[in-house]
Amino acid sequence: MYNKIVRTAPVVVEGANLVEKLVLLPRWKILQNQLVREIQFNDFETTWAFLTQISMRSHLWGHHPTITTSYNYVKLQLCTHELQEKVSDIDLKLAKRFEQYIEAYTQEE
Ligand SMILES: C[C@H](O)[C@H](O)[C@H]1CNC2=NC(N)=NC(=O)C2=N1
Repeated sequence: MYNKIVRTAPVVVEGANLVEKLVLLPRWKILQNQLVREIQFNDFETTWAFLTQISMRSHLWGHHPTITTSYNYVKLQLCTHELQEKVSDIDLKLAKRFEQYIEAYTQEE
């Protein structure tokens, strides 16, 4: 499953379109043109189970978040290099998938 890199041309999502899409991703913020999400997990093991899962998914889809982590804290940043670091449909697709994983690994409501 994790050996097929799929790349499609990204499309910029900005302005009102982006605001509309973020309704479905209420825990993601836009900071300096990037989609940003911060998460606290219960412990180090859960944090790294999550990080392993998102790294495989990211690589499968050929799109990788910038990850900052410390013990049980993770910050994810997503943007698209070939679109001058703006947010694209691929960033949003990845954020949606990450959100499913976060739900599985945390008790966030
Ligand atoms: C060459 C390579 O496919 C590109 O640099 C890919 C890889 N991963 C990426 N990840 C993210 N977040 N944005 C990109 O634009 C991006 N581009």
